[in-house]
Amino acid sequence: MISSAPVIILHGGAGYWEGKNLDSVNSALREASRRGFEEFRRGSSIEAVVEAISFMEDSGVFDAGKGSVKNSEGEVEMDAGIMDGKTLSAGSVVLVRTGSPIRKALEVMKKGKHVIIAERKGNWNTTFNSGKGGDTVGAVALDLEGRIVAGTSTGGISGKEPGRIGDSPIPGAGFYATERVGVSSTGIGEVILRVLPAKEVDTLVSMGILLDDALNSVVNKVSRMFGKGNIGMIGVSKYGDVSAHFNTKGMPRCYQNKEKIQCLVFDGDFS
Ligand SMILES: NC(=O)C[C@H](N)C(=O)O
Repeated sequence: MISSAPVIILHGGAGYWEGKNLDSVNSALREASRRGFEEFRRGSSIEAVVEAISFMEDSGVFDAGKGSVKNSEGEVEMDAGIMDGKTLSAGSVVLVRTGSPIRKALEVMKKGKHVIIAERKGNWNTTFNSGKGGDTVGAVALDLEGRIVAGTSTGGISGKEPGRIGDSPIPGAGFYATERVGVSSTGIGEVILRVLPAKEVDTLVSMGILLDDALNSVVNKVSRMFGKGNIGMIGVSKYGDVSAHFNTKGMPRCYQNKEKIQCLVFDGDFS
C-alpha cells in the first residue's frame, strides 16, 4: 500500500504462528513501532530503525536480544545488521554474547572501516530467557529526507551449532537498503543465504517493478526452489509504499505513518 513519509514497518519473524498466544508479540511490536516512529521527530530513519529493533531486543519476547534462543551448547550467539540506503553504508555483528546487537551493528556502520565484525568476547549474558514465542525481528524506515534504512536482529535458530551464522547479519540476505528500497528478511538462514532475496528485491525495483510485486515474486521464487515455510520479507520504497510477503503461516508485522498504525499476523494487506 502507498503511504507517505515518514513511515516505518516492522516484523517479528516469519513462522508457524497458528495457535500461539500472540498478545505479548503484538503489543511489543506495536510499542516498538510507536517508539521507532517517535524518533522521526529528532532523528533520521537510522534512529527510527535502531530504536524499534533495540526495543524488541530488550522486550525478551522475540528471538533477538534478551529473548534469543540457545545453541546446542546452551549458549546465546546473536547476529544483527543495518544498512543506510543513502550512503550504502552497512554494519553487522555476529556471534554477539551480550548487549544490544543492533546498537553494536550501528557502531560498526558508523565507524565505516569494516562491514561485518565477529564479537568473540564478553561473558555470556545469563539474563537470556528464550522461549517467549517471538522470532527474529526487523525494521525498515523512510524519513522525510528520503533516507531508507533496513535492519535485522536475531538469536538465530534454536539448537544451531556454535559459530553458526545465518542470513540476518548478511547484506543482501537478511537486510538491504538503497536509495530505492529497503528490505528486512526472516526465515531459514540456510535457504535465504543462497538466494540473497533482499538484494534481489532491489534489483527488481531498479528495473521498474513495484515493491509489492518484487517482494511477492522473490518469495514465490524461494517457494518454488526450496518449498514453503522458509521466508518472509518486509519492505519500503522511496515512494513510501510498504509491503510484506511470506510463505510461512504467518509473520507478525506493523506499519506506522503519521495517520495510523496497523498490525497483522496472517494473510492480509495493509489498507
Ligand atoms: N527466524 C529467523 O528469521 C532466523 C534467522 N533468519 C536465521 O536463520 O538466523
